[in-house]
Amino acid sequence: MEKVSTNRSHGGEQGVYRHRSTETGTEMTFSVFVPDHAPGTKLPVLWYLSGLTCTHANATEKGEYRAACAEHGIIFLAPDTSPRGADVPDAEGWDFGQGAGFYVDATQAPWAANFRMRSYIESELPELIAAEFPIDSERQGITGHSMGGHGALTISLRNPGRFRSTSAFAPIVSPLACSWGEKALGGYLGPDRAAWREYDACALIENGARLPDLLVDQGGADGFLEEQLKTDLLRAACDRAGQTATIRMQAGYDHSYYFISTFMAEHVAWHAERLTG
Ligand SMILES: N[C@@H](CCC(=O)N[C@@H](CSC=O)C(=O)NCC(=O)O)C(=O)O
Repeated sequence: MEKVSTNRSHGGEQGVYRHRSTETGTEMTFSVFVPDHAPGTKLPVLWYLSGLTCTHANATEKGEYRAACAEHGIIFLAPDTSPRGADVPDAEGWDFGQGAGFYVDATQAPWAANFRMRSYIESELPELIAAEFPIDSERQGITGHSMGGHGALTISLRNPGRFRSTSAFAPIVSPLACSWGEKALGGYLGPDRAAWREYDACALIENGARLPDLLVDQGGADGFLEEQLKTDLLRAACDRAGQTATIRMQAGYDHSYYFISTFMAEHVAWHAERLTG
């Protein structure tokens, strides 16, 4: 693992790191904020999965999580959203290909060789960060935005007991039911929609997966709400399944990091209640 940069911030160290991924076959970059802590102490970690078009940098520069993470003693990890590079397949448009990995393991050519973001996030990166940072792997939380909210929900639902806390900002709640999801899952996984269900939070809940509880914030003025995000589908799936969830519609907020950063400290505090008790 190579250190790209470190900066002192909010009583901790904000770092950016690069490593060679065996899953994606590419260099991958991620950021980690480590609050000051006593020598030998291990801290809980909050994973933040980003949305379409993002790298690690969007949340790192605009997420405004550091003060809250320093206050609560939580490490904040922001991975990239896909493999990248001249040798990696890409597509026209910003909602598929590089920057749009959708947290799946692709099965279709030409994507299958590199687009293994599910295994990267579920297996490879956890091992790397546990070896390199003072992380207590028994105390992990996960959150994310939009495509990354979809990633946070589905990864947590598929890995019961792994994350003590799960939240999301404006998540895509059902890729089966929106054009972003149909394009991405169709492209990465092929036309058999049954194979998509393990990447659909509503379908996973319908099939019996559960979380201890869940916090979701959604902007009421988000231009993607009606066509892509469809928060009501998650509310209905949780109601039908008896899944405890706090799903808040925040009037006037859009899809941007102005929205995310407004509620970031509340999400960090919510995770801290479940990770540091
Ligand atoms: N590039 C598009 C806008 C794309 C966009 O809004 N991306 C969101 C995530 S959308 C779902 O996953 C995002 O987080 N963008 C990065 C940011 O820093 O805001 C366009 O130009 O319209």
